[in-house]
Amino acid sequence: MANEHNPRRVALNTLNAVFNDEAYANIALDENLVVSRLSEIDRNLVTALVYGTISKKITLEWYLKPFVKKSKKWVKNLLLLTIYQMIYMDKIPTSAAVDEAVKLAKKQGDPRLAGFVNGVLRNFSRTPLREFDEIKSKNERLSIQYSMPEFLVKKFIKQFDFDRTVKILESLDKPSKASLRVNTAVATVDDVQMKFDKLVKSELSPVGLVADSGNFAKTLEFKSGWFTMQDETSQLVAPQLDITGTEEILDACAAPGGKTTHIATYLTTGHITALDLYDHKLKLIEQNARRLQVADKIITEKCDATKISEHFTKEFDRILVDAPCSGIGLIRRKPDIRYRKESSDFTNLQNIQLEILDSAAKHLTKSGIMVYSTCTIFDEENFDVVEKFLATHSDFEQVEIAHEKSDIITKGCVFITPDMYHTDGFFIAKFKKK
Ligand SMILES: C[S@@+](CC[C@H](N)C(=O)[O-])C[C@H]1O[C@@H](n2cnc3c(N)ncnc32)[C@H](O)[C@@H]1O
Repeated sequence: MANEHNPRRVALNTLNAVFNDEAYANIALDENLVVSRLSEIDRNLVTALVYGTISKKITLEWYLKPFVKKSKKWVKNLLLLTIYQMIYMDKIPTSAAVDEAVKLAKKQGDPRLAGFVNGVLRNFSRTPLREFDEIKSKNERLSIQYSMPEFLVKKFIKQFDFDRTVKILESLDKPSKASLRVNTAVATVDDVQMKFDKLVKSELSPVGLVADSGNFAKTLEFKSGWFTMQDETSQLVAPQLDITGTEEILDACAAPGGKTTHIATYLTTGHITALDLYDHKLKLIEQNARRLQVADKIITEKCDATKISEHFTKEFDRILVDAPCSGIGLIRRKPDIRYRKESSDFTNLQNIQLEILDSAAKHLTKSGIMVYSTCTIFDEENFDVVEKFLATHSDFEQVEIAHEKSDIITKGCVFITPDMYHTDGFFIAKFKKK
């Protein structure tokens, strides 16, 4: 709604878009904030309300269930938003949360609905919170406690066992760190660290700096290209390409250009060709390349990476396939991902990942290096893809990756789950053409 100045209404509009119309949370939030007239403090409140309510959706529905039999979708979203504040936001008094909800309901619908919202919330506030212990099934309890669809809980347990699953879910439930990659084309790690007291060096990436929180993308240094926001795990990809500086490199799935712009910092006379499916996404790569002052090294091309031969005849010295994936490793930062998945998605994604690798493999020079990466932690999209690719490409061999933190290496690949270093979940495999 244009010119909205009530943060809870902006939050509710965003939740309606995400829960009722399957909008992506980050996009819906941006769209609703852009047309609002909110102060910085209120914008932060909206962000906390939206991300908090989404990340606890299944838990909140379980808390609400005994109090509501049936309701309109927007009324249910308003109730979830409000009980989120009552349960998890200590600084907001219950009475304020309830009053705001009733006011919103009055403005939004008919007055009887405001009465209904008032009744449900007063009743809820007078009743002690249910305990998770009352849920008998272990899987269901994890699903409700950590707001994770039960089929995903089962999938975690099948791959990681029960105790490790709990660790991963607990870790996903905590806020993410702010993570920066220093752009060595413009600044040094020390330059950036000296500007911001709260940054400490990453344990995983030599060009990474991290803080518990902070909006570094708003700073002058960010705008001047000193650094970019990138998870520590993603920063481990470019070094695996063994770049000397003169190579011609293909980044097959490049937008928004986090890894393309990192790769570019290693190049002297070489270039990187960055592909993606969509024009608006190629523009993001170009914008980032300009901000980070590496645009002269990067050529963008709209191209379906499953059909590279239809666009190019040439070969590349290095290829990165940072494949489209289920993104399960990103749940902490993109909490809505978990509600979008179905079992069949994982197999479909594996087929696309193998198709892209196969298409890219034809364009790698002899002795060239190809790196495959995903931001997911499920085997179907990681180790199984590596195995299937090698089984059908006898002209390729796996190159074992080494890292001083040996716990992030499994079967010669980087494999990091979110509980290990409080990063995204991530996977990297490295191949060489014989
Ligand atoms: C994991 S993201 C890439 C992130 C990027 N490498 C970075 O570091 O910023 C995957 C990208 O692949 C693109 N994509 C999906 N299918 C593709 C295809 N068939 N060909 C080319 N790009 C594709 C998506 O649009 C998305 O931008």
